[in-house]
Amino acid sequence: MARKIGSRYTAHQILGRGSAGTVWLGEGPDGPVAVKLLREDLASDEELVGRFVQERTALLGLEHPHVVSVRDLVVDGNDLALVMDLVRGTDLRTRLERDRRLAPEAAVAIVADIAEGLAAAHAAGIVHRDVKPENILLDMQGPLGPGGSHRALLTDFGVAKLIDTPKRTRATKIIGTPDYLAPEIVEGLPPRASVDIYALATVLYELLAGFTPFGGGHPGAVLRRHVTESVAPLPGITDELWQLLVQCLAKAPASRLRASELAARLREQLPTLAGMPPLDVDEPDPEQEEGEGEPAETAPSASSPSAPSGRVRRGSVPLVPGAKPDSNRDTHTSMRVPAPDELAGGAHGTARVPRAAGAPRPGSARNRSATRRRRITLGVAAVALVAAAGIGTWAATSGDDAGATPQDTKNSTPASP
Ligand SMILES: Nc1ncnc2c1ncn2[C@@H]1O[C@H](COP(=O)(O)OP(=O)(O)OP(=O)(O)O)[C@@H](O)[C@H]1O
Repeated sequence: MARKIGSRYTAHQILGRGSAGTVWLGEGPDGPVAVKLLREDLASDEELVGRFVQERTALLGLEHPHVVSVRDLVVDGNDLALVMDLVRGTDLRTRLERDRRLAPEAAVAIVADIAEGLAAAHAAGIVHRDVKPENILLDMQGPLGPGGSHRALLTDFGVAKLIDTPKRTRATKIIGTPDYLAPEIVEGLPPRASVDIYALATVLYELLAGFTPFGGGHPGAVLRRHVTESVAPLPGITDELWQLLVQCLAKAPASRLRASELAARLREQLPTLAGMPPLDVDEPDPEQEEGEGEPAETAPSASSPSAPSGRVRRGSVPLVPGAKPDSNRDTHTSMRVPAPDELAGGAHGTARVPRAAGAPRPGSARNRSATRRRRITLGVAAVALVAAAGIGTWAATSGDDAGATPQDTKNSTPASP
């Protein structure tokens, strides 16, 4: 069913849904486009509409082969829409769901593309703030790159910033997707270009391993791991690639590479990765996730859509507090910034450690009695830690923030030099 959007565009069919709205395949004066129609409650928010118009220049100005360009912004009655270049292909999350993990050469080529897109954005003073596989599109109509990879483009620039209005969030709240959040954001610092590097390195790890380095379990546990845990080694990865990952996942933002340098270093490594099969690592033991923090089911009602298998997926709540997600994908969270003592307490040793393929699971007969012993110790320790860290107070917020101290943490923070 076709619908008009403004006077210049017609939306024909739904391409997909995210937490902020629905993306349509549309037609404009210059040909096919993708139209992201923001949700009605966002479109009726006067302050957000004001920012939408204010951001026009920055959003429309970014042109790069690895960035999905925003062509137009439409404010028309109840409609608030971003008109974007149409990418004929799929998003990286869908690809990961199909293949679980990618061969290192293809993974590195995709991430190098996105690093180049980020370099252009950062040079223009724009921080993306929500780099994750859902926001990386693969152009399946263009020529193939290294390892048979498709050209990758970063999308959703500016959306996190539009949503992150003083009324909806405040300095003590975090907007983002837990698995990809840099530690400095968890600690309440303003987002700079280096948060995108951290998120992109997390994506690279996920493409190689099939899971993120600090994800799993309750969102509060994920946030604490970002701050306190070091990344667990990936068996089978080259030393050079591992060094790059470690550097870009550094807790100190200043230690991370800049986007242009990351892109160049990744491209340098492509020849040595040619022909290498996907890594043969097993996912960390799910018992480990279940046993820590609070189960994701206990998060507020708007959170944690269930995976088809019935297993609760990575903790996530909608981008907009108080709203139900439009889709069942992992999206964003809005959480209170934890206090330093909460961050210090209890996260050590909860990082999910990948096992080399074939290594015994912690629950195998060989390990069972040791595990049982450890579990008793951990059980006692966990009770103490939960009490000390006040994990219960970490619950994701879903309430109205009206009356909060207005403080704008923009996502177009000038990129740090
Ligand atoms: N420019 C585009 N061209 C083609 N398809 C697109 C384009 N932008 C988005 N899509 C598709 O639309 C779907 C929804 O995208 P959207 O950005 O709304 O959600 P998301 O990024 O998955 O989630 P969220 O917005 O909650 O982070 C995605 O599956 C994506 O594949």
